[in-house]
Amino acid sequence: MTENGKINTALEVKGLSKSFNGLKALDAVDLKVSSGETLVIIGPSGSGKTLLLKVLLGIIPYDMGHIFVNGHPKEELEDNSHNFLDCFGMLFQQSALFDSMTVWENIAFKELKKQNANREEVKASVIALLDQVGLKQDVADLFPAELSGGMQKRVGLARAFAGDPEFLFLDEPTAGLDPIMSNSISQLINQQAKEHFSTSIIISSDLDSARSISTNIMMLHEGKVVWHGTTDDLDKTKNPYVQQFIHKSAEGPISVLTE
Ligand SMILES: Nc1ncnc2c1ncn2[C@@H]1O[C@H](COP(=O)(O)OP(=O)(O)OP(=O)(O)O)[C@@H](O)[C@H]1O
Repeated sequence: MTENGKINTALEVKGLSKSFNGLKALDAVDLKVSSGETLVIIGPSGSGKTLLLKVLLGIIPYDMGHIFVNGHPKEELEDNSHNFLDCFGMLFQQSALFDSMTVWENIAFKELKKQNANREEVKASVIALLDQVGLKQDVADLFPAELSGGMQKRVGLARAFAGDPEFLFLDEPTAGLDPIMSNSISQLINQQAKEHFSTSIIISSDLDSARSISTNIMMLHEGKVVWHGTTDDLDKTKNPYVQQFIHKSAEGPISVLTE
């Protein structure tokens, strides 16, 4: 928020494109997320949702377009900052925890990479985070393989929340969870975004979860933004892509791939 009360655009993307072997996986994507706001991205499998996050993070280079962070070209900020990735907290699909590290080492991964990190102090801060995501202290010394899928998701979230990053990118945070667990994770995400004013992009194929996380929704199909609106609009729109997606129908512009 600016001094005159206006909401700043924290993240803006213009005409972002990326091809693999001549096929456009991202096609002139435009989006804007204001400071402290959350954008939920929905879309069928292979529509470019994860790729978009990876390109925004700089894990995969893009071919064309512009990414602005707080009004500045992202590349400019990277030149001036030691590690731009420190501004981001990320939850990858399937939580992507490191098998050989304990829960607390996974969560503190970024902190422990710093020179002169005090392991005892870092561990104490992780214990507080575990509590925040609804996990008991004694989980800290377990390994990921010893946890249920829901617990792994919470550990992944704690890792994304660690250090209260300015930007949060979460890829399918509720996928594969039962409805109660899914609801609880959605609430945690809301709480984090509100308390720490994180600007968030969240990928979700689970529409119930998408609705409970944000009112701001965007749909991708074959790398293009085919719809953008609020949760209220989602129920009213006649957009054929949205209609097919919410009604889980085989009929419509989204082709159901068969081998
Ligand atoms: N590193 C890569 N090399 C080649 N092709 C890629 C790469 N990353 C993504 N793609 C292609 O880009 C397209 C979009 O993939 P992406 O993983 O973003 O889909 P998605 O919408 O996240 O799907 P899902 O919901 O199934 O995870 C796919 O056709 C995929 O094969």
